[in-house]
Amino acid sequence: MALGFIKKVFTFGKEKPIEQQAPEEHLTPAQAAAIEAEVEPHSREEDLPVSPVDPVAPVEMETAGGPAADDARDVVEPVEPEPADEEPSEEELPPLLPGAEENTEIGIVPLSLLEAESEAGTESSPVSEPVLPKGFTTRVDEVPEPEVVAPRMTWYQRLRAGLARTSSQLTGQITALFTKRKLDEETLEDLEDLLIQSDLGVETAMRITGALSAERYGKDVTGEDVSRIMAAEISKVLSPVAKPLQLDLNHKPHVILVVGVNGTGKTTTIGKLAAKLSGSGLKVMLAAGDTFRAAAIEQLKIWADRTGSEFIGTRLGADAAGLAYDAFEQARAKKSDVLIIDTAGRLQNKAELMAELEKIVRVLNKLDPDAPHTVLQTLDATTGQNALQQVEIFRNVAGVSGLIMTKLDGTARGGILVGIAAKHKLPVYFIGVGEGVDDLEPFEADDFAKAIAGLTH
Ligand SMILES: Nc1nc2c(ncn2[C@@H]2O[C@H](COP(=O)(O)OP(=O)(O)OP(=O)(O)O)[C@@H](O)[C@H]2O)c(=O)[nH]1
Repeated sequence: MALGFIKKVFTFGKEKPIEQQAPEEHLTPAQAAAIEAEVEPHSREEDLPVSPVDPVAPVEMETAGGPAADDARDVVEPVEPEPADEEPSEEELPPLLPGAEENTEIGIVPLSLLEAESEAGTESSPVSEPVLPKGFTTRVDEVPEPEVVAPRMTWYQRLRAGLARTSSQLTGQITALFTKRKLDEETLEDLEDLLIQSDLGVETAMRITGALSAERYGKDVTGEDVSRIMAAEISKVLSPVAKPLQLDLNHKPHVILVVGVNGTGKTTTIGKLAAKLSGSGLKVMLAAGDTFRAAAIEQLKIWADRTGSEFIGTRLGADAAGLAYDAFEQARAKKSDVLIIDTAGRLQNKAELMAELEKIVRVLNKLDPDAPHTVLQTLDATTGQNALQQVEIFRNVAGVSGLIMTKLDGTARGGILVGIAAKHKLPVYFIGVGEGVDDLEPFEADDFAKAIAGLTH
Protein backbone atom coordinates (compact mmCIF):
# COMPACT_ATOMS: atom_id res chain seq x y z
CA MET A 1 0.00 0.00 0.00
CA ALA A 2 2.82 2.38 0.87
CA LEU A 3 4.48 1.69 -2.53
CA GLY A 4 1.21 2.38 -4.29
CA PHE A 5 0.92 5.60 -2.32
CA ILE A 6 4.46 6.69 -3.34
CA LYS A 7 3.67 5.89 -6.99
CA LYS A 8 0.58 8.12 -6.87
CA VAL A 9 2.58 11.01 -5.40
CA PHE A 10 5.60 10.82 -7.73
CA THR A 11 3.77 10.32 -11.00
CA PHE A 12 3.98 13.60 -12.89
CA GLY A 13 1.19 13.34 -15.40
CA LYS A 14 2.81 10.71 -17.59
CA GLU A 15 2.27 7.28 -15.99
CA LYS A 16 5.74 6.17 -14.92
CA PRO A 17 6.12 2.66 -13.39
CA ILE A 18 7.68 2.92 -9.94
CA GLU A 19 10.70 0.79 -10.93
CA GLN A 20 11.49 3.24 -13.68
CA GLN A 21 11.98 6.06 -11.28
CA ALA A 22 15.46 7.50 -11.39
CA PRO A 23 16.89 7.45 -7.86
CA GLU A 24 17.63 11.14 -8.12
CA GLU A 25 13.92 11.98 -8.34
CA HIS A 26 13.34 11.65 -4.59
CA LEU A 27 16.84 12.07 -3.14
CA THR A 28 18.87 15.12 -2.36
CA PRO A 29 21.90 15.47 -4.68
CA ALA A 30 24.28 14.47 -1.85
CA GLN A 31 22.29 11.29 -1.15
CA ALA A 32 22.12 10.38 -4.86
CA ALA A 33 25.86 10.92 -5.20
CA ALA A 34 26.52 8.78 -2.13
CA ILE A 35 24.41 5.95 -3.52
CA GLU A 36 25.96 6.27 -6.99
CA ALA A 37 29.41 5.94 -5.46
CA GLU A 38 28.44 2.69 -3.72
CA VAL A 39 26.54 1.09 -6.58
CA GLU A 40 28.28 -2.03 -7.96
CA PRO A 41 28.19 -2.51 -11.77
CA HIS A 42 24.96 -4.34 -12.44
CA SER A 43 25.71 -7.92 -13.66
CA ARG A 44 23.12 -9.27 -16.02
CA GLU A 45 22.18 -12.99 -15.93
CA GLU A 46 19.63 -13.64 -18.62
CA ASP A 47 20.43 -12.51 -22.16
CA LEU A 48 18.05 -10.39 -24.15
CA PRO A 49 16.82 -12.12 -27.31
CA VAL A 50 19.68 -11.89 -29.78
CA SER A 51 18.95 -9.64 -32.73
CA PRO A 52 18.04 -11.65 -35.86
CA VAL A 53 20.28 -9.27 -37.77
CA ASP A 54 23.64 -10.38 -36.42
CA PRO A 55 24.41 -12.53 -33.42
CA VAL A 56 25.78 -10.15 -30.83
CA ALA A 57 27.08 -10.69 -27.36
CA PRO A 58 24.48 -10.73 -24.61
CA VAL A 59 23.07 -7.25 -24.60
CA GLU A 60 23.25 -5.69 -21.17
CA MET A 61 19.98 -3.99 -20.41
CA GLU A 62 19.56 -2.21 -17.22
CA THR A 63 17.51 0.64 -16.00
CA ALA A 64 19.53 3.59 -14.87
CA GLY A 65 17.58 3.29 -11.66
CA GLY A 66 19.11 -0.17 -11.16
CA PRO A 67 20.07 -1.25 -7.66
CA ALA A 68 20.25 2.34 -6.53
CA ALA A 69 16.51 2.62 -6.94
CA ASP A 70 15.98 -0.04 -4.27
CA ASP A 71 18.51 1.60 -1.97
CA ALA A 72 16.85 4.91 -2.67
CA ARG A 73 13.50 3.59 -1.43
CA ASP A 74 15.33 2.40 1.73
CA VAL A 75 16.57 5.89 2.32
CA VAL A 76 13.11 7.44 2.67
CA GLU A 77 11.97 6.65 6.22
CA PRO A 78 8.25 5.83 5.88
CA VAL A 79 6.36 6.71 9.03
CA GLU A 80 2.71 5.77 9.53
CA PRO A 81 1.35 5.94 5.92
CA GLU A 82 -1.94 7.72 5.26
CA PRO A 83 -4.97 5.48 5.95
CA ALA A 84 -5.80 3.79 2.60
CA ASP A 85 -9.10 5.62 2.08
CA GLU A 86 -7.54 9.07 2.54
CA GLU A 87 -6.41 10.36 -0.85
CA PRO A 88 -3.83 13.16 -0.55
CA SER A 89 -5.69 16.41 -1.17
CA GLU A 90 -4.97 18.30 -4.39
CA GLU A 91 -2.83 20.92 -2.64
CA GLU A 92 -0.66 18.15 -1.12
CA LEU A 93 0.23 16.66 -4.49
CA PRO A 94 3.23 18.26 -6.20
CA PRO A 95 2.18 20.33 -9.25
CA LEU A 96 2.21 18.49 -12.56
CA LEU A 97 5.15 19.35 -14.78
CA PRO A 98 3.90 21.92 -17.30
CA GLY A 99 2.89 20.17 -20.49
CA ALA A 100 2.88 16.81 -18.73
CA GLU A 101 -0.82 16.95 -17.95
CA GLU A 102 -2.99 13.97 -18.85
CA ASN A 103 -2.48 14.80 -22.52
CA THR A 104 -0.82 11.61 -23.70
CA GLU A 105 -1.37 12.41 -27.32
CA ILE A 106 1.65 14.75 -27.53
CA GLY A 107 2.07 15.51 -31.20
CA ILE A 108 5.05 17.22 -32.80
CA VAL A 109 6.66 18.99 -29.85
CA PRO A 110 9.68 21.23 -30.44
CA LEU A 111 12.28 20.20 -27.84
CA SER A 112 12.97 23.85 -27.07
CA LEU A 113 9.29 24.14 -26.05
CA LEU A 114 9.61 21.14 -23.71
CA GLU A 115 12.72 22.69 -22.27
CA ALA A 116 11.12 26.10 -21.88
CA GLU A 117 8.20 24.52 -20.03
CA SER A 118 10.42 22.56 -17.71
CA GLU A 119 12.55 25.69 -17.15
CA ALA A 120 9.36 27.59 -16.34
CA GLY A 121 8.44 24.94 -13.82
CA THR A 122 11.91 24.46 -12.35
CA GLU A 123 11.47 26.58 -9.23
CA SER A 124 8.46 24.50 -8.16
CA SER A 125 9.34 21.47 -10.30
CA PRO A 126 9.10 18.45 -7.96
CA VAL A 127 11.47 16.40 -10.17
CA SER A 128 14.60 18.23 -9.03
CA GLU A 129 13.48 19.14 -5.50
CA PRO A 130 10.66 16.66 -4.65
CA VAL A 131 8.42 17.64 -1.76
CA LEU A 132 8.11 14.49 0.37
CA PRO A 133 4.47 13.50 0.66
CA LYS A 134 2.65 13.94 3.97
CA GLY A 135 3.51 11.14 6.37
CA PHE A 136 7.09 10.78 5.13
CA THR A 137 10.24 12.36 6.41
CA THR A 138 13.95 11.84 6.08
CA ARG A 139 16.27 11.53 9.06
CA VAL A 140 17.16 15.11 10.03
CA ASP A 141 20.89 14.31 10.25
CA GLU A 142 20.78 13.26 6.60
CA VAL A 143 19.43 16.52 5.27
CA PRO A 144 22.56 18.37 4.05
CA GLU A 145 22.83 22.12 4.48
CA PRO A 146 21.50 23.67 1.24
CA GLU A 147 24.64 24.86 -0.54
CA VAL A 148 24.64 28.48 -1.66
CA VAL A 149 24.33 28.34 -5.45
CA ALA A 150 25.51 31.29 -7.50
CA PRO A 151 22.68 32.65 -9.67
CA ARG A 152 22.78 30.83 -13.02
CA MET A 153 24.05 32.96 -15.88
CA THR A 154 21.41 33.84 -18.41
CA TRP A 155 21.48 32.05 -21.75
CA TYR A 156 23.08 35.04 -23.38
CA GLN A 157 25.71 35.51 -20.69
CA ARG A 158 26.77 31.89 -21.12
CA LEU A 159 26.88 32.28 -24.87
CA ARG A 160 28.90 35.52 -24.65
CA ALA A 161 31.30 33.81 -22.26
CA GLY A 162 31.54 30.83 -24.60
CA LEU A 163 32.22 32.95 -27.68
CA ALA A 164 34.45 35.46 -25.89
CA ARG A 165 37.60 34.37 -27.68
CA THR A 166 35.94 34.43 -31.09
CA SER A 167 34.37 37.87 -30.60
CA SER A 168 37.36 39.52 -28.91
CA GLN A 169 39.70 38.33 -31.68
CA LEU A 170 37.30 39.49 -34.41
CA THR A 171 36.36 42.84 -32.89
CA GLY A 172 39.97 43.54 -31.92
CA GLN A 173 41.11 43.09 -35.52
CA ILE A 174 38.21 45.19 -36.83
CA THR A 175 38.93 48.01 -34.41
CA ALA A 176 42.59 47.97 -35.44
CA LEU A 177 41.52 48.16 -39.09
CA PHE A 178 39.14 51.08 -38.69
CA THR A 179 41.25 53.77 -37.11
CA LYS A 180 38.98 56.65 -38.01
CA ARG A 181 39.60 56.15 -41.75
CA LYS A 182 37.07 57.06 -44.36
CA LEU A 183 35.70 53.86 -45.80
CA ASP A 184 37.50 53.10 -49.08
CA GLU A 185 38.09 50.12 -51.40
CA GLU A 186 41.33 49.11 -49.71
CA THR A 187 39.75 49.04 -46.26
CA LEU A 188 36.83 47.00 -47.58
CA GLU A 189 39.24 44.43 -49.07
CA ASP A 190 41.19 44.24 -45.80
CA LEU A 191 37.93 43.69 -43.93
CA GLU A 192 36.84 40.97 -46.35
CA ASP A 193 40.14 39.11 -45.87
CA LEU A 194 39.81 39.39 -42.11
CA LEU A 195 36.25 38.01 -42.14
CA ILE A 196 37.25 35.07 -44.36
CA GLN A 197 40.16 34.25 -42.03
CA SER A 198 37.60 34.17 -39.19
CA ASP A 199 35.93 31.17 -40.88
CA LEU A 200 32.77 33.15 -41.69
CA GLY A 201 33.04 31.99 -45.31
CA VAL A 202 33.44 34.03 -48.53
CA GLU A 203 29.69 34.44 -49.10
CA THR A 204 29.03 35.97 -45.67
CA ALA A 205 32.19 38.08 -45.79
CA MET A 206 31.01 39.62 -49.05
CA ARG A 207 27.52 40.23 -47.64
CA ILE A 208 29.02 42.15 -44.72
CA THR A 209 31.39 44.29 -46.80
CA GLY A 210 28.59 44.95 -49.32
CA ALA A 211 26.19 46.13 -46.61
CA LEU A 212 28.90 48.29 -45.02
CA SER A 213 29.84 49.84 -48.34
CA ALA A 214 26.20 50.61 -49.14
CA GLU A 215 25.79 52.44 -45.85
CA ARG A 216 29.18 54.05 -45.17
CA TYR A 217 31.31 54.19 -48.35
CA GLY A 218 33.34 57.43 -48.43
CA LYS A 219 32.24 58.33 -44.89
CA ASP A 220 33.85 57.93 -41.48
CA VAL A 221 33.25 54.51 -40.08
CA THR A 222 33.96 53.08 -36.62
CA GLY A 223 34.48 49.56 -35.33
CA GLU A 224 31.03 49.76 -33.72
CA ASP A 225 29.44 50.49 -37.12
CA VAL A 226 31.15 47.40 -38.53
CA SER A 227 30.13 45.19 -35.57
CA ARG A 228 26.52 46.32 -35.84
CA ILE A 229 26.32 45.64 -39.59
CA MET A 230 28.25 42.35 -39.19
CA ALA A 231 25.77 41.13 -36.52
CA ALA A 232 22.83 42.03 -38.75
CA GLU A 233 24.22 40.22 -41.80
CA ILE A 234 25.30 37.12 -39.81
CA SER A 235 21.85 36.95 -38.26
CA LYS A 236 20.30 36.92 -41.76
CA VAL A 237 22.52 33.92 -42.68
CA LEU A 238 21.78 32.02 -39.46
CA SER A 239 18.04 32.66 -39.03
CA PRO A 240 16.96 30.13 -41.67
CA VAL A 241 18.84 27.30 -39.92
CA ALA A 242 17.91 28.10 -36.29
CA LYS A 243 15.16 25.53 -35.81
CA PRO A 244 13.82 23.59 -32.80
CA LEU A 245 14.46 19.84 -32.79
CA GLN A 246 11.03 18.34 -33.39
CA LEU A 247 10.07 15.10 -31.69
CA ASP A 248 7.19 13.10 -33.10
CA LEU A 249 5.92 11.43 -29.95
CA ASN A 250 2.95 9.89 -31.72
CA HIS A 251 5.27 7.14 -32.90
CA LYS A 252 7.32 5.93 -29.96
CA PRO A 253 10.23 5.68 -29.69
CA HIS A 254 11.41 8.77 -31.55
CA VAL A 255 14.86 7.55 -32.65
CA ILE A 256 17.75 10.02 -32.63
CA LEU A 257 20.97 8.72 -34.19
CA VAL A 258 24.04 10.77 -33.21
CA VAL A 259 26.98 10.71 -35.63
CA GLY A 260 30.22 12.62 -35.96
CA VAL A 261 33.99 12.33 -36.02
CA ASN A 262 35.63 11.01 -32.84
CA GLY A 263 36.11 13.60 -30.14
CA THR A 264 33.45 15.98 -31.47
CA GLY A 265 31.33 15.49 -28.35
CA LYS A 266 28.72 12.89 -29.41
CA THR A 267 28.51 11.03 -26.10
CA THR A 268 28.65 14.22 -24.02
CA THR A 269 25.99 15.86 -26.15
CA ILE A 270 23.75 12.79 -25.84
CA GLY A 271 24.03 13.14 -22.07
CA LYS A 272 23.06 16.80 -22.26
CA LEU A 273 20.09 16.03 -24.54
CA ALA A 274 18.97 13.20 -22.25
CA ALA A 275 19.04 15.58 -19.29
CA LYS A 276 16.77 18.04 -21.11
CA LEU A 277 14.37 15.33 -22.29
CA SER A 278 14.07 13.41 -19.03
CA GLY A 279 13.89 16.72 -17.15
CA SER A 280 10.82 17.47 -19.27
CA GLY A 281 9.18 14.24 -18.09
CA LEU A 282 9.96 12.11 -21.14
CA LYS A 283 11.18 8.51 -20.91
CA VAL A 284 14.60 8.28 -22.52
CA MET A 285 16.73 5.29 -23.47
CA LEU A 286 20.41 5.62 -24.39
CA ALA A 287 22.06 2.98 -26.58
CA ALA A 288 25.85 2.62 -26.59
CA GLY A 289 26.33 2.13 -30.33
CA ASP A 290 30.01 3.09 -30.14
CA THR A 291 31.26 -0.47 -29.64
CA PHE A 292 34.73 0.50 -30.84
CA ARG A 293 35.93 2.61 -27.92
CA ALA A 294 35.60 0.89 -24.53
CA ALA A 295 35.39 4.15 -22.60
CA ALA A 296 32.47 5.31 -24.77
CA ILE A 297 30.21 2.51 -23.47
CA GLU A 298 31.04 3.30 -19.84
CA GLN A 299 30.79 7.04 -20.47
CA LEU A 300 27.27 6.70 -21.87
CA LYS A 301 26.21 4.49 -18.97
CA ILE A 302 27.32 7.21 -16.55
CA TRP A 303 25.26 9.75 -18.48
CA ALA A 304 22.26 7.41 -18.37
CA ASP A 305 22.58 7.05 -14.60
CA ARG A 306 23.06 10.78 -14.17
CA THR A 307 19.99 11.66 -16.25
CA GLY A 308 17.66 8.90 -15.07
CA SER A 309 17.61 7.33 -18.54
CA GLU A 310 17.45 3.65 -19.45
CA PHE A 311 20.70 2.24 -20.80
CA ILE A 312 21.39 -0.54 -23.29
CA GLY A 313 24.89 -1.59 -24.25
CA THR A 314 26.83 -4.61 -25.39
CA ARG A 315 30.40 -5.83 -25.35
CA LEU A 316 33.32 -4.08 -26.98
CA GLY A 317 33.65 -4.94 -30.66
CA ALA A 318 30.08 -6.28 -30.98
CA ASP A 319 28.02 -5.42 -34.04
CA ALA A 320 26.70 -1.87 -33.64
CA ALA A 321 23.76 -2.46 -35.98
CA GLY A 322 22.68 -5.45 -33.88
CA LEU A 323 22.83 -3.25 -30.77
CA ALA A 324 20.73 -0.62 -32.53
CA TYR A 325 18.17 -3.29 -33.46
CA ASP A 326 17.93 -4.58 -29.88
CA ALA A 327 17.77 -1.04 -28.52
CA PHE A 328 14.84 -0.18 -30.77
CA GLU A 329 13.00 -3.37 -29.73
CA GLN A 330 13.63 -2.68 -26.04
CA ALA A 331 12.65 0.98 -26.31
CA ARG A 332 9.41 0.00 -28.02
CA ALA A 333 8.69 -2.70 -25.43
CA LYS A 334 9.38 -0.29 -22.58
CA LYS A 335 7.39 2.49 -24.24
CA SER A 336 10.33 4.87 -24.20
CA ASP A 337 9.48 8.23 -25.69
CA VAL A 338 12.95 8.82 -27.13
CA LEU A 339 15.79 6.45 -28.04
CA ILE A 340 19.17 8.13 -28.55
CA ILE A 341 21.81 5.96 -30.23
CA ASP A 342 25.49 6.82 -29.88
CA THR A 343 27.82 5.74 -32.70
CA ALA A 344 31.55 5.30 -33.18
CA GLY A 345 33.49 8.33 -34.30
CA ARG A 346 36.44 6.26 -35.38
CA LEU A 347 37.02 2.72 -36.69
CA GLN A 348 39.98 1.18 -38.45
CA ASN A 349 39.29 3.40 -41.41
CA LYS A 350 36.73 5.81 -42.75
CA ALA A 351 35.22 3.31 -45.21
CA GLU A 352 34.49 0.88 -42.37
CA LEU A 353 32.96 3.66 -40.28
CA MET A 354 30.68 4.74 -43.11
CA ALA A 355 29.66 1.12 -43.83
CA GLU A 356 28.75 0.63 -40.16
CA LEU A 357 26.62 3.78 -40.10
CA GLU A 358 24.82 2.73 -43.30
CA LYS A 359 24.07 -0.67 -41.76
CA ILE A 360 22.68 0.92 -38.58
CA VAL A 361 20.34 3.10 -40.65
CA ARG A 362 19.28 0.09 -42.76
CA VAL A 363 18.52 -2.02 -39.71
CA LEU A 364 16.48 0.74 -38.05
CA ASN A 365 14.62 1.26 -41.32
CA LYS A 366 13.52 -2.39 -41.17
CA LEU A 367 11.88 -1.80 -37.79
CA ASP A 368 10.33 1.55 -38.70
CA PRO A 369 10.57 2.93 -42.23
CA ASP A 370 10.90 6.46 -40.81
CA ALA A 371 13.64 5.56 -38.34
CA PRO A 372 16.03 7.04 -37.49
CA HIS A 373 13.63 10.00 -37.20
CA THR A 374 16.48 12.42 -36.50
CA VAL A 375 20.17 12.10 -37.43
CA LEU A 376 22.23 14.62 -35.47
CA GLN A 377 25.83 15.35 -36.36
CA THR A 378 28.13 16.85 -33.75
CA LEU A 379 30.75 19.28 -35.03
CA ASP A 380 33.70 20.49 -32.97
CA ALA A 381 33.99 24.28 -33.40
CA THR A 382 37.71 24.19 -32.59
CA THR A 383 38.43 22.28 -35.81
CA GLY A 384 37.41 25.23 -37.99
CA GLN A 385 37.34 24.44 -41.71
CA ASN A 386 37.56 20.64 -41.14
CA ALA A 387 34.01 20.76 -39.80
CA LEU A 388 32.78 21.87 -43.23
CA GLN A 389 34.12 18.70 -44.89
CA GLN A 390 32.77 16.47 -42.13
CA VAL A 391 29.21 17.62 -42.81
CA GLU A 392 29.61 16.62 -46.47
CA ILE A 393 30.83 13.09 -45.60
CA PHE A 394 28.29 12.20 -42.89
CA ARG A 395 25.40 13.85 -44.68
CA ASN A 396 25.78 11.57 -47.70
CA VAL A 397 26.19 8.40 -45.65
CA ALA A 398 23.77 8.78 -42.74
CA GLY A 399 21.32 11.41 -44.02
CA VAL A 400 22.16 14.02 -41.42
CA SER A 401 19.01 16.02 -40.56
CA GLY A 402 20.58 18.57 -38.23
CA LEU A 403 23.70 19.80 -36.49
CA ILE A 404 24.95 20.45 -32.99
CA MET A 405 28.08 22.61 -32.84
CA THR A 406 30.13 21.78 -29.75
CA LYS A 407 33.04 23.42 -27.91
CA LEU A 408 32.04 26.99 -28.78
CA ASP A 409 33.24 27.95 -25.31
CA GLY A 410 36.83 29.10 -25.36
CA THR A 411 37.43 28.72 -29.07
CA ALA A 412 38.36 31.54 -31.41
CA ARG A 413 36.74 29.70 -34.31
CA GLY A 414 33.03 30.09 -33.54
CA GLY A 415 32.65 31.79 -36.93
CA ILE A 416 32.79 28.37 -38.64
CA LEU A 417 29.13 27.84 -37.73
CA VAL A 418 28.25 30.76 -40.00
CA GLY A 419 30.27 29.27 -42.86
CA ILE A 420 28.58 25.89 -42.41
CA ALA A 421 25.10 27.42 -42.23
CA ALA A 422 25.69 29.40 -45.43
CA LYS A 423 27.10 26.38 -47.27
CA HIS A 424 25.01 23.43 -46.06
CA LYS A 425 21.75 25.15 -44.95
CA LEU A 426 21.22 22.33 -42.39
CA PRO A 427 19.26 23.10 -39.20
CA VAL A 428 21.45 23.89 -36.21
CA TYR A 429 19.52 22.72 -33.14
CA PHE A 430 21.90 23.30 -30.25
CA ILE A 431 25.34 24.58 -29.43
CA GLY A 432 27.71 23.18 -26.80
CA VAL A 433 29.30 25.76 -24.53
CA GLY A 434 31.08 23.57 -22.00
CA GLU A 435 31.47 20.06 -20.60
CA GLY A 436 28.70 20.33 -18.03
CA VAL A 437 25.28 18.72 -18.35
CA ASP A 438 23.62 22.15 -18.75
CA ASP A 439 26.16 23.43 -21.28
CA LEU A 440 23.88 22.82 -24.25
CA GLU A 441 21.83 25.78 -25.46
CA PRO A 442 19.13 25.91 -28.13
CA PHE A 443 20.62 27.73 -31.11
CA GLU A 444 19.30 31.32 -31.45
CA ALA A 445 20.51 33.12 -34.61
CA ASP A 446 20.26 36.70 -33.33
CA ASP A 447 21.93 36.01 -29.98
CA PHE A 448 24.71 34.06 -31.68
CA ALA A 449 25.29 36.83 -34.26
CA LYS A 450 25.45 39.52 -31.54
CA ALA A 451 27.76 37.39 -29.38
CA ILE A 452 30.19 36.81 -32.26
CA ALA A 453 30.13 40.53 -33.14
CA GLY A 454 30.82 41.37 -29.50
CA LEU A 455 27.57 43.32 -29.07
CA THR A 456 25.84 43.43 -25.69
CA HIS A 457 22.41 41.85 -25.71
N1 LIG B 1 34.80 22.64 -23.70
C1 LIG B 1 33.94 21.75 -24.20
N2 LIG B 1 34.25 20.42 -24.20
C2 LIG B 1 33.33 19.57 -24.71
C3 LIG B 1 32.07 20.01 -25.22
N3 LIG B 1 31.38 18.89 -25.65
C4 LIG B 1 32.20 17.82 -25.42
N4 LIG B 1 33.35 18.23 -24.85
C5 LIG B 1 34.51 17.40 -24.45
O1 LIG B 1 35.07 16.84 -25.62
C6 LIG B 1 35.68 15.56 -25.31
C7 LIG B 1 35.12 14.50 -26.26
O2 LIG B 1 33.73 14.36 -25.98
P1 LIG B 1 33.01 12.95 -26.27
O3 LIG B 1 31.59 13.13 -25.93
O4 LIG B 1 33.75 11.83 -25.66
O5 LIG B 1 33.21 12.87 -27.86
P2 LIG B 1 32.79 11.67 -28.80
O6 LIG B 1 32.42 12.28 -30.11
O7 LIG B 1 31.79 10.81 -28.15
O8 LIG B 1 34.18 10.90 -28.93
P3 LIG B 1 34.38 9.39 -29.44
O9 LIG B 1 33.66 8.52 -28.44
O10 LIG B 1 35.88 9.20 -29.43
O11 LIG B 1 33.79 9.29 -30.80
C8 LIG B 1 35.31 15.29 -23.86
O12 LIG B 1 36.41 15.65 -23.04
C9 LIG B 1 34.14 16.23 -23.59
O13 LIG B 1 34.04 16.61 -22.24
C10 LIG B 1 31.80 21.43 -25.20
O14 LIG B 1 30.75 21.93 -25.63
N5 LIG B 1 32.75 22.24 -24.68
